[in-house]
Amino acid sequence: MGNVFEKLFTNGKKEMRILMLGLDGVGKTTILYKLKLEKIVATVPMTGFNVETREYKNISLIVWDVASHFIIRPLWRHYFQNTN
Ligand SMILES: Nc1nc2c(ncn2[C@@H]2O[C@H](COP(=O)(O)OP(=O)(O)OP(=O)(O)O)[C@@H](O)[C@H]2O)c(=O)[nH]1
Ligand SMILES: [Mg+2]
Repeated sequence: MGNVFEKLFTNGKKEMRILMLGLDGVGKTTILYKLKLEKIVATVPMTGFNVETREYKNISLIVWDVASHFIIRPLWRHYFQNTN
């Protein structure tokens, strides 16, 4: 994650997308809404995805939070096509 933010602040891009994938209940949705709303919100295990945008100076940070139940994991590959 450190490298992502380093890139964000040094390469001059105006839009950056972050994809969060991880095992169930590790705190992805909590991080997403802490970033967006600057507070901790109650969450429920997900089956879909959430996308939120956070503006910071001239940067638009678009964060994807994807459900992680093992039945859904085969779909992850569709989210990270063309990512780096
Ligand atoms: N103690 C502790 N609990 C946390 C932390 N982050 C999240 N939680 C709690 O862990 C539970 C799951 O958090 P979520 O953010 O829903 O986890 P998730 O990774 O989005 O889960 P899925 O949507 O099922 O993939 C919630 O009850 C959170 O309040 C943390 O840093 N510390
Ligand atoms: Mg979640």
